[in-house]
Amino acid sequence: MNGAPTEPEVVDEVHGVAADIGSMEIRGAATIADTAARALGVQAAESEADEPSTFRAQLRAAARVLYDTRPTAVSLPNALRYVFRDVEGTTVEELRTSVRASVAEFRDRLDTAQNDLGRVGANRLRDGDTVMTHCHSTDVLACIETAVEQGKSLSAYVKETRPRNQGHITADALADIGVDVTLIVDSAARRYLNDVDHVLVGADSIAADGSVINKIGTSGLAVNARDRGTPIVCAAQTIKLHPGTLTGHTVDIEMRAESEVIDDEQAAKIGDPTVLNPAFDVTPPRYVDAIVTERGQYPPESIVTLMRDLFGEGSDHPWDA
Ligand SMILES: O=C(COP(=O)(O)O)[C@H](O)[C@H](O)COP(=O)(O)O
Repeated sequence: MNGAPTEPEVVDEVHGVAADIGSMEIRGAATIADTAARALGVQAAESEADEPSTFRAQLRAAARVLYDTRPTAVSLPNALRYVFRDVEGTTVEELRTSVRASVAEFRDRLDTAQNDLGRVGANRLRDGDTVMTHCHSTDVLACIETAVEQGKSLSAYVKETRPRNQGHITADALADIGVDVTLIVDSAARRYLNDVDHVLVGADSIAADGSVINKIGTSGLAVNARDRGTPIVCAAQTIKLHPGTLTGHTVDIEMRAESEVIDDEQAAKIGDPTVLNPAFDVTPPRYVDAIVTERGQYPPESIVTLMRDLFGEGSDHPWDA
């Protein structure tokens, strides 16, 4: 009698990376993309497949494990798709080599893109400016770091970004490069917007209409910034462009555990209320002044042209094949 079909073998490193992305040990859209691509490379390097078809099935299974971790950051499927695009070969060794090359090229491009984006973003910042940040975005930090390297002196209001306080990571990184940091609670943002020259946020995904999907609280900050007349800029490499939105798909907003908001004991004390913990929100394009990418800065409404150029209608999942 035939047993159940065996699942393609996925190496421990891939499961470990997937668990770390799920628990947010590894977080932030660019870092997730970089780590997921690296994990695919480890899958290829450590695969014990002796048939090309087995190797490919394992690679697809590894990609599925990684893809299923967090739904909102499109950099993750975009990274997986990039690696799959160039996998070629008729032997296991050829396939292994092509995955290695593809992963290396992807990671290299990611680095270069962030540096290029940093230079574009830095051009917007002048000596003596004050910025306000939300969450922790390596793309935003690249802009500020480049401006500091150019000799500009900057100050920052850093929102703590409840519930997980990623603003603390930003505060630490900015203090390290000599930015004068003031940490504020999220609800104090509006009070200080008059003292701010630029609001800088990152993105997990950018939709075809120019909407920015980023850490929860971004949209409220953007509406307040517009009301106060403070420019709001989104720093996002093109890997954050969501090709699925070209064909009408929407971006899933990840809902995270109640325990990130309140522990069981505190919840019991206040009658165990329903707790909702969306990780991201959507900022409509009319509240965003510019999207800064490695290819220059774009008004949000024109980002669709860049998206079509770079991705066509390509939002397939080759790992499902
Ligand atoms: O919203 C977040 C992080 O959310 P989380 O902490 O839930 O992952 C960041 O602004 C974007 O991911 C961009 O980051 P980067 O610019 O580094 O790609």
